[in-house]
Formats: sequence, C-alpha cells, structure tokens
Amino acid sequence: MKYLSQFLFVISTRKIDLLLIVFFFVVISLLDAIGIGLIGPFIGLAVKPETIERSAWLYSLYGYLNLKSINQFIALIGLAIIILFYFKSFLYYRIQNYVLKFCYTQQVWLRLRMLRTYLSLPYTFYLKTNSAHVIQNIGTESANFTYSIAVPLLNSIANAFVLAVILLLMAKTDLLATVSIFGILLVAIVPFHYFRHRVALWGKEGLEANTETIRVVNHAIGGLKTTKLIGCESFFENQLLAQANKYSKAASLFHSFQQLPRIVVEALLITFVVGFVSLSLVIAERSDSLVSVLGIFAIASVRIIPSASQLLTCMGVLRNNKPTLDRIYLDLKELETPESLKYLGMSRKVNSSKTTQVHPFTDKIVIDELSYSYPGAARQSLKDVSLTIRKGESIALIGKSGAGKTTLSDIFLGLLIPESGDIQVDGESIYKDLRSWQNLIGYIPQSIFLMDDTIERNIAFGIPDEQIDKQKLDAAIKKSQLTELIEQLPEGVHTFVGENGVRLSGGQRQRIGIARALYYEREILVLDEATSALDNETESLISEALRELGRTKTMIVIAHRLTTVEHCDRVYEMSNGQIVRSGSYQEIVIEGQSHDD
Ligand SMILES: Nc1ncnc2c1ncn2[C@@H]1O[C@H](COP(=O)(O)OP(=O)(O)OP(=O)(O)O)[C@@H](O)[C@H]1O
Repeated sequence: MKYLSQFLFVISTRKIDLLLIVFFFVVISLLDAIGIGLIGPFIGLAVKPETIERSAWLYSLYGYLNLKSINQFIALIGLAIIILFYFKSFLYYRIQNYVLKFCYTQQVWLRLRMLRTYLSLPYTFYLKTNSAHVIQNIGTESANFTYSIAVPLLNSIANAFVLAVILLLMAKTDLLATVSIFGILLVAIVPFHYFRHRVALWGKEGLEANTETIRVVNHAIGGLKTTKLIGCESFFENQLLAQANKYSKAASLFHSFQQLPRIVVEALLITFVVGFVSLSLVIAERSDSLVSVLGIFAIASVRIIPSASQLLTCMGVLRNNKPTLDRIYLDLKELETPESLKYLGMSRKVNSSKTTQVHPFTDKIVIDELSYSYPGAARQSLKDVSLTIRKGESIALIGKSGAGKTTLSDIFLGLLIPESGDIQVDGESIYKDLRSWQNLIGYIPQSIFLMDDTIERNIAFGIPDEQIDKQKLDAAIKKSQLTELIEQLPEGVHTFVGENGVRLSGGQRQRIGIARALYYEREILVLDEATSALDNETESLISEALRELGRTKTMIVIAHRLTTVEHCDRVYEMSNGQIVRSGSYQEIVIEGQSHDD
C-alpha cells in the first residue's frame, strides 16, 4: 500500500488514466490467452471432425452454411481463426504501444520534474550532495522508474485481476481443483515473501554501486590531467572494479532469483497433478473423475502459469527497485517546492518568464552586518560584514586564502542566505525578491563553466539559437577582447570549445566568461578573479576588459593579484571573516605594502 501511495505521488497523471492503463493490461492478458487457447480446440476438431456434433451452435452453423463436407467447414473455421489471430495481434500491438507510450511519457515528466526540483534547490544542497546522485536520478533512475516500477506495477495489478477472474471461473467447474491451485500459488509465494528483504537489499546495493561508479568516473575523467600525470589510473580502475563487482553480484543474484517464479510454480503444479493422479489411482482406484480435473489443470498450465509467474516476477522486480522508488519519492517529497511544481501544466515547452523581472537599482547597495556559518561548520566564516557600494563604483575584496571573500560574494549573489544581516538595494532588502535581484547581476567565476558547445552558445548561455541577439553578441565579444581570437578560428563563433573549454586557454576561457556577463547586460558584475597565473599579455587583455567594464558597471572584484584592483574605487581587506581595512588602492595596497616592509 505504501508502495502504491509513493508510486501515485511520483507519477504525474490522473488516477482515471491509470485505471484505463490497468484495464488495457487486462485486455492484453486476455488477448494472450485467446491466442494460445484457440489453437488447441482447432487441432482437436481437425483430428476428430465428428466432435463438431457435440457443440450445438457449431453444428447448426455447419448446417446453415450448407457446405459440401465437414472438412470444408473446419477449413473455414481455420480461416476465421487466422483472421481473428491477426486482428488480435494488431490489437495487442496497438494496446502495448499505447501502454508503453504512457509509461515512457511518465519518464519524460519525471525527468523534467526532477531537474526542476534540483535546479530550484538552494546552493547549500550542493555543498553536501554529490552531483553523481543528481545525475543518476535524472539519467538512469527515472528510466528505471518506468520499466522497473511503472510497467511491472501496472502489469501486476492486471495479472492479479486476470488470475482472480480465471480462478473464479474455474471454481464454478471444480471447486476442489481450484482451491488446490490457489493453495499451490500461495505456497509459491512463500519463498518470495521470505526473501523479500534480501531482494530489496540487492536493489539497494546495486543502486549505491551505480552512484559510486558515476562518482569514480567523474573523479578519474574530471581530473584527467592529474590522473595521467601522477599515473594513478589503476587507483581509479580498482575503485571502479570494486563497484562494478558489487553491482554485478547484486544484479546476478537478483536476475537468477527472477527465474524462480516460473520454475517454482511449474514444479508445484506438476507435483500436484502427478501426485493427484497417482493417489487417485492407488487410494480411490478411480480414473473417471480424473479427466475433468486434468482438463482444469490443462487450462491452468496455459493461462495460470504465465500469469502467476509473471505476477511473481513483477513483484520481485518491484521489491528489487523499491530503493529507486524510495530515492525518487524522498527527493521529490523533501525537496520539491511550489515553484518546481509549476510545470505540471504540462506544456510541451518550459516557459522562462521567471527571468524577466529586474530589481530597480539607481543609487546604492548596502551590505549590513552579514554573518554566515556553513552547515555543520564549527565557526563563522563571515562576521558582521558591512560595506556600501554606490552605483557605478568598483570595489575589490582582498585578503589571504580562507579570509571569507568567496563566502561574501556567494551571499551577495543570493546563493547563500546569511544567518543575520541584510543586503539592501536602494533601501529595499534583496530577500523580498531574490530572483529579480539576481537578474541585476552578472557573475564571472574563477573557473568559468563552459558547455561542450560553440563559443556563441557559451556566451549567450541558456538562450535558444533563434533568440540570440547578434548585435549584443558582437559587442560582448569586442569588449571582452575576444575579436582577434575568434577571427583566427576557421569556424569563428561557431567553433566548439570542447568539454569545459579544453580547446581554449585559461585566459580565453576567462574572457568568454566576461563576454557572457556582458551579453546579459547586467548592471552589477561580480568577478572572482582567476587564481591561475596568466601570461602578461592575457592578463593585460583581461585587465583592459575589466577597466572598460568598470567605467559603465558597478563591480565587485575578488582579487588574487593586486595589480588587477588598481582601477577600483575602494579596496576592502578581509581576514577571518571580517573586514579589517578599507580604503583606496593607494592606502591599502601601496601604503599597506610599505607598512609590511
Ligand atoms: N562548504 C563549506 N563548508 C564549510 N566551511 C567552508 C565551506 N566553504 C568555505 N568554508 C570555510 O569558510 C572560510 C572562508 O572561505 P572562503 O572560501 O570564503 O575564503 P576565500 O577568502 O574566498 O578563500 P580563497 O581566496 O582561497 O578562495 C574558510 O575557513 C573555509 O574553510
């Protein structure tokens, strides 16, 4: 029941549609039965044509058709069976198609719903969650949900229904035999019930091993240069081997287990039939009543064995994939916000209206006594930080590593929410409408994230091709000193940069980051200056780009090289999460250095 309620929560459809799908599954099972069921009687009829007289309606149909011989009539029945069979096959295919389409559409919505949810989460979620978890959930677990949960669950419901109907019909003919078959099915369930925890454990182990595998691959390939240089390939290979072995053990145990239902049900039925016949002969010495009982078992083997073993197999699959359902359910239940649920309107395209509102900014930004501690951290990373930035000013944050510069900028960007204190823009708190505050800011991180796509798409990040404004693009390229580079490339702005920009130098990547911030024409720019050393020419190109920007934009520069902050109006020096000094470049950097000397 809990399984079903979790399933209904995850699936994005009306309950009535689900009932329809279950109904279709029932039709499929019945059509299956018809397909097999028709051949036996037809062959019986062909071998013993005289049996036709036993069926009143067949015999009168024969008379009505006025055919030359009974064989002709049987051939005609054969033709009808062929037509019926083709019709059944067609219907079977169409229904299967519909059902699978339904299930795979669920996968589409689930993927979108999960991505929405993960994207809407606060940045702190990603400080404690490995991206392998998210990648796996959206990539493979949503697919798993379709073919290892949705399809088997609906299939089980339908098969349970079909079984119940067949057993009820059989009960009318022979109650004792039906009760016996029912008993056999119950006995068959016992081992599966007994092993249920182990089956779930195999599923959990498999799931965890897959997450770990993605993590290992991320580490090995993500740090490829380091991996190759240090020569620690075998370290990652061994890690992967351990996880792959864990998965293969769990999967092979489960897949062997999956074969059991058919074997167990078959073995029990055979034991019962042979035992029943033998005992009847030995004890009761009668064989007359055996015929009807055996007839019942013939039906049982044709229809009940497939249904029962399918039901048991599906139940095993469902149990094995319970960890997948738990994981998806818990993430959606805990993390989903009203915001991320908005998609349920189910339009084909996701609208991007939320990015249009912009906070007005005409005067100043006041950072007022901000304090922050990371979740689980023993000490504060920021303590009562206050500063004011006027529109059009450029300020620099300097200080030793770990001083709190990135933390302050992450709060400024609205990625981290402070414990206490506030940021006000023109007298109004940014927390009243964080999104529209963020729409004011362009961010140029230390390590620019580049998609494995063209330069153009990387600059106009997140904008569909047809909506890219070429004029803005050209202006951004020019201001970020990228014109020369792009002119040299045979495919110009349409050149692919490679995964994370491997085909570009560090300085070129940084300038693409600047161009991206410029393309969006944001009022305020936050620049986390690259720590890696750039050659003099690149550095001067970037400094030039920044100086150019400083003339028109409000800028916050997190500086690792003091030369780049020369053009800033004020410099703030941070230490241990506090601002310890502030003043002009001259006062803080030049005079500060001479004091140090
Ligand atoms: N996710 C985190 N969890 C716990 N503590 C953190 C986390 N991120 C940073 N810190 C701690 O917060 C303090 C400030 O770090 P921050 O990254 O803001 O420094 P920084 O001045 O930007 O350093 P750098 O110049 O090296 O980037 C440090 O003591 C750091 O250890």
